[in-house]
Amino acid sequence: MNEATPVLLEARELSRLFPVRASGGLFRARQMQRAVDRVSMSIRAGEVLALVGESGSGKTTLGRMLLGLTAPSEGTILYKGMDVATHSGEAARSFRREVQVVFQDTGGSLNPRRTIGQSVALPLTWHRGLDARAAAVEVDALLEQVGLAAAHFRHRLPHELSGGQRQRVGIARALASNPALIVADEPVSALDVSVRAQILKLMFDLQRERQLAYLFITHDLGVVRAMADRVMVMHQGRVVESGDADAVLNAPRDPYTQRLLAATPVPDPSRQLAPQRS
Ligand SMILES: Nc1ncnc2c1ncn2[C@@H]1O[C@H](COP(=O)(O)OP(=O)(O)OP(=O)(O)O)[C@@H](O)[C@H]1O
Repeated sequence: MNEATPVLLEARELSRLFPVRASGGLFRARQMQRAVDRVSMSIRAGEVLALVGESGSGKTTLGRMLLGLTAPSEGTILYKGMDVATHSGEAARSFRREVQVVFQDTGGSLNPRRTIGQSVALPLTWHRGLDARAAAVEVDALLEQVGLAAAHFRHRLPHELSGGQRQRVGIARALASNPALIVADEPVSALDVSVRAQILKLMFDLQRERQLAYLFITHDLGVVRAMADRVMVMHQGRVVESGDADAVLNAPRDPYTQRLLAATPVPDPSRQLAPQRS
């Protein structure tokens, strides 16, 4: 990864305002909060960018805007140099196909009435135009790639699976579109501690095999140290520090990053989750 690696996704001065919620859930008239406040950033092909910050700092809102799931209030998002607000045709299709998501909530992100095979097949038919027979072959290959025996899992429903197995399905579904970038929003924090390392290892093996870029939203600074090339620290909607992951974790410059690191020691054994990055 270097300056010559093409930029996939870029945000320029991106903001999102929400009405401020008063106690009791009612909105206070005209009072707006900048959940994301003029954030500029970019992700290169094959790069792992970790997005960290305490709860409410705007990480999910930024991730959702980059995915096209939440509309920005201000600013621009470029995918492969094209403005996603105005692109159309093949450029718009390639953005929808190549930028995928893995959610935290493994239960809610899969349709409970669709079999695992059907859920993974959908992007194959939508995005890649495969017919039913070709999609079935590819579904099996994807399930095996994420460590699920296809013959055993393809006809099951989500509720028959464990949280870790469901997250493997979520990853298979994201991979089905042949993505260039996956936005992973706390993908293991809802899982049992015992399966977190397995899912993280799977994600990072796939990242290396497929040269995927990840925007990895996490609270876990151990994961950042083990896996990220770069890290971006958010506080109250703004990016307060960003840079090479080792440099930021070893010598944070911003006082907020220093406090975050002091509050959550970074365990070195997490390096065993994935091969060390060069
Ligand atoms: N749909 C919404 N309507 C109103 N306010 C919202 C909405 N979504 C997010 N917010 C507010 O925007 C701020 C940022 O929230 P966001 O979920 O992006 O933070 P986060 O860093 O991802 O937090 P967490 O780690 O808890 O998920 C919060 O104050 C939140 O209450």
